[in-house]
Amino acid sequence: MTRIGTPLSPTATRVLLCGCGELGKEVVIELQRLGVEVIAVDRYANAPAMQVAHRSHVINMLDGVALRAVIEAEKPHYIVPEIEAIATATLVELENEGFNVVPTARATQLTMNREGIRRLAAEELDLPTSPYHFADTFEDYAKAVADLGYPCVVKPVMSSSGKGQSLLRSDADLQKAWDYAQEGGRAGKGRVIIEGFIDFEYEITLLTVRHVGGTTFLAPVGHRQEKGDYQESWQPQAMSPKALAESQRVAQAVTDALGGRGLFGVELFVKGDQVWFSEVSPRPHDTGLVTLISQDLSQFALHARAILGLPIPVVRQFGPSASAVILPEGRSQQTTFANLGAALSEPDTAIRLFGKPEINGQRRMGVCLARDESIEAARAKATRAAQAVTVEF
Ligand SMILES: Nc1ncnc2c1ncn2[C@@H]1O[C@H](COP(=O)(O)OP(=O)(O)OP(=O)(O)O)[C@@H](O)[C@H]1O
Ligand SMILES: NCC(=O)N[C@@H]1O[C@H](COP(=O)([O-])[O-])[C@@H](O)[C@H]1O
Ligand SMILES: [Mg+2]
Repeated sequence: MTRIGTPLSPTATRVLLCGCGELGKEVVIELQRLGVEVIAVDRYANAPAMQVAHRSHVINMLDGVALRAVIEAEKPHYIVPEIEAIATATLVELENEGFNVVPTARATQLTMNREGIRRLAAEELDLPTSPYHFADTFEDYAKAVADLGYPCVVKPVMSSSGKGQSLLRSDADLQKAWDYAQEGGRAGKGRVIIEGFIDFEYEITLLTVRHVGGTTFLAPVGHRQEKGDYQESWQPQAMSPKALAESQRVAQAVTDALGGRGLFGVELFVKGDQVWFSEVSPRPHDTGLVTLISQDLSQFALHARAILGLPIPVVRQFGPSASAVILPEGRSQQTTFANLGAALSEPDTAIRLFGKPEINGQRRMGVCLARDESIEAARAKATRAAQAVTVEF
């Protein structure tokens, strides 16, 4: 039975968030609404979720000693990872010592590295995935590409949001893609995955909540990616009944294997009735930002409820909805967003500005949200809103 105490008092229910980007910021807001005490941790100061938490710590989250020190000092009731790049071996130790890691320490460990989750899904659970190889050297990588053929995709085993990822079309791309993967991995040089290219019709994120009452699948979120990074998403994505049932089967298998409670983003490629598993986030998903306007309970509210053991009797979907990212490129520590009136001039629109303290190159700084009569109209409206925002550096 869930009890929630008074924040900043001895009865407080404390959540420590590891990673403080835009996704964590919304999770913190939902936890704050429930009277939870939130401690935010990330690698840089004034990260979005820190701005809405009770207090924060800046540490290198890949440093197990530093991570343990913060957790031992704060004694959170729940540790909630928000990004992949965390010393997950330390989370496993802490879980063994009695801490509660969301959804489980093993889930964070398996999904931190593409090899862990891919081998689990394809080799243990026997789920359909793209064909793949792993390589540590240029020679092995070239052999893998020769085996899979063109086009194929290469990614560092540890990266996200498309960092270090390339689509290879011919031998001419071989060296450049290798060099980019070696630069783009979050833990520096290292192993890559080479995947056969899936010529999908569309791709979805099947947001799946494991909660006290069982597993709930949300309406499928369709999305469009560029260079491995999300540009727009929409809900619901129209699917054949067979493709939807197969997607739910795959999502159930993967989330059951990872266990624990929380919201997961299961990434799937679809062609006709055929479905391939791509990867899974054991946490809210960037493409799921659309749920801030498309549902009564967003993916962030659902994550908070699931973590705290609160019931989720129903999720109301409000109809065709979309999100479009504000993804400027520039250099500044005082970015300004203007023309917001124009961006919000149409009915059923909303905006989130993440408040990231710095931009140095291209960075997702906000998102526009819209609802309309059809998916096409909602996508067009969200994109109009995002394009209307002018960014000054
Ligand atoms: N094997 C593949 N075949 C076809 N497209 C692919 C393949 N792998 C990746 N992609 C495309 O690249 C996108 C990003 O890939 P992936 O999700 O593996 O990267 P990521 O860095 O983990 O991104 P994120 O952190 O945003 O989920 C996919 O959503 C898909 O559009
Ligand atoms: N695809 C994963 C994803 O979208 N993660 C989200 O982006 C933040 C990092 O943003 P940054 O790179 O701008 O610091 C993360 O903290 C998380 O909120
Ligand atoms: Mg992905």
